[in-house]
Formats: sequence, structure tokens, C-alpha cells
Amino acid sequence: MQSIISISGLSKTYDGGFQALKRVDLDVAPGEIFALLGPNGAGKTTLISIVCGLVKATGGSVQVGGHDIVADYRAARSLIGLVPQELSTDRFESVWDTVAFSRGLFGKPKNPAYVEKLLRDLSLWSKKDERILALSGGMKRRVLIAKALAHEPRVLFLDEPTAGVDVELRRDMWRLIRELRDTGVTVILTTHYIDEAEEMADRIGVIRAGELILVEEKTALIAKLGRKELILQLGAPLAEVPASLARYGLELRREGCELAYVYDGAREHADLAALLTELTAAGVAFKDIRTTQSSLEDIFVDLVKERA
Ligand SMILES: Nc1ncnc2c1ncn2[C@@H]1O[C@H](COP(=O)(O)OP(=O)(O)OP(=O)(O)O)[C@@H](O)[C@H]1O
Repeated sequence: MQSIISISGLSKTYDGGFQALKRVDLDVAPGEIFALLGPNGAGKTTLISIVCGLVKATGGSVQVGGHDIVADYRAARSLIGLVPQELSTDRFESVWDTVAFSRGLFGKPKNPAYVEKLLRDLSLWSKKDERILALSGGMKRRVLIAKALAHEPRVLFLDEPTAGVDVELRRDMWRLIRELRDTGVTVILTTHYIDEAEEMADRIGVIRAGELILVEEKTALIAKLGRKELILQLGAPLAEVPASLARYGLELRREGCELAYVYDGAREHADLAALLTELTAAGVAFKDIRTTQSSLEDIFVDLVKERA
């Protein structure tokens, strides 16, 4: 399928000489939820800002829906909605006016039925005549989304959509993002919350110091990089791992009461069976057995650490 966003060799060096993006390549398919993860200052906002036309790249190119974001700026920009982290303007305007005005900014004809649907879908209908400044933080976030969707974009960028919101609103936002995706909107979100990416994303990109160091399907990423642990609760504490089992690299824990075997998630189960047989042969009795799988968070921390 043709990409809705195609980024090629994208670089950004800010005026002071700081290189915020280093030859980033990325293709996003229509209807995906793509999460961009990275530590503070990694370049996430810079990347989004370039695609949205707010910051000028110093190298490379970006196409949105087949339109070059520089040569064909208006066509590209009309396909994009951006939900920034904070609402900075329109504080005195009503919810309705600010959303309807955003639509007008893109030269779209008035469409009260669409604006009404948008406000209803975002549970903002009862607030349509209220001034923005009178809304709660959660409602303001919804207004930001409504504004971003007012011109019916095909791609929605959300910059840290749930930073600083409570658990309930966070769940609401996640539901909303999925619903948008179900209507065919492509969603690209940046987040510091690994669990958010784990919950929401189809694909994950990890950016570090301006480089996109990894792009992978979420499930493949967890399967490929995730580690599993087999933990045996021993019948009696062991002082040391029997020499005959050395090749497994077993680890004794909890004062010799537990034996852990760490293996990579993609590995066949065959050597687990061999391990258990060899344990029995070595006279190591166990009374319980459990496995754990590393989360996306563990993987992310390892990744960022590795390249540090
Ligand atoms: N206008 C600017 N002039 C100079 N440097 C800048 C400018 N804007 C951003 N930077 C630098 O570029 C780097 C990337 O910033 P960016 O905001 O893209 O990171 P981020 O990944 O979005 O971070 P955060 O997670 O903290 O929002 C940072 O080191 C930042 O200080």
C-alpha cells in the first residue's frame, strides 16, 4: 500500500548549529497508529514540526499523501491535523467558534453538521457555547483534538496526548484515538509513556539523539527483543548452580531459593525441556515454576542504554 507519509533523509540543524535530526527515513501506511518514542530532546517534536510545516528542514524531503511539504505545502498541510501539547490561543472564544474557525483556516466551506458531529463525538457538545478558559484541562485537550480535526485531515499528529492527564482521561483519549483510526485516520503520536505505546501502537519508532534507531511492528518488537525468564522455585536452597548446568547461565536468587533462566523470547522451547531434564538429573528439585516476559518498557530502556 502507498504510504500516507514518506520521510526521506530528513535532517535538521538549528541555527546555533545543534543537529536535532540526522537523516531520518520513515514511511507510515494509511490507517496506522504509529508511536514515536524517545527521551527528552531526542527530536520528536522537531520531526513532527517539520512534517506540519512549522519548522524548516535543513535536508531531505517529506511527502504527505503524495504532496511534497515544501513545493506543495497547502495540499500537504490540508491533509494534516496537529494536536499540540498545549492550547495557547483562543482562550476567550467559545468552543464552537474556535473549532469552526479552525476549519475556515484551511479554506474548507462551513459545515455546521460536521462541527456538530465532531463536538458530539468528543463529548464537547454540551460545552459548545462555553469559553475555552472556563473549561477543565481534560475538556481543553478535547478542544485541541476537535480543532485539529476540524478540516477533516487524513493524518493526525498528537504530541504527548496524555502528558499530565488523569487515568480516566487517559483511557478516554486512547479510546478516542482508536475510534479515529477506525474511521481511516492515520495517527502518529509521540509519547514518553511506554505503556501508552504498548497499548495503542501498531508500529513503534524509537528516536534517540536525532536518529531513528529502530522502527518495528509492536508485536514483532516485543517478540524479537523481549526476553523471557523461567523461574524455578526450588524444593531446598542451593549454595551454587551445579557445574553440569553451567552452559545455561543460570542465576540463583532469593538466597538460593530460586533459580532463573533468562532466554530470548523468540527462541524455541526445546532447550527448556532439556534444562528441566538436566536439572532433575542433577538432583535439583523444584516445587513451582513460572515465566515472565519483558515489557516494552524493559526493551526501550535497554535500547536507549545500549546506544548511549
Ligand atoms: N529552536 C531551536 N533552536 C535550537 N535548538 C532547538 C530548537 N528547538 C529544539 N531544539 C533542540 O533540539 C533537540 C530536539 O528537540 P525536540 O523538541 O525535537 O525534542 P523532543 O524529542 O520533542 O523532546 P521532549 O520529549 O522533551 O519534547 C533538543 O536538544 C532541543 O534543545
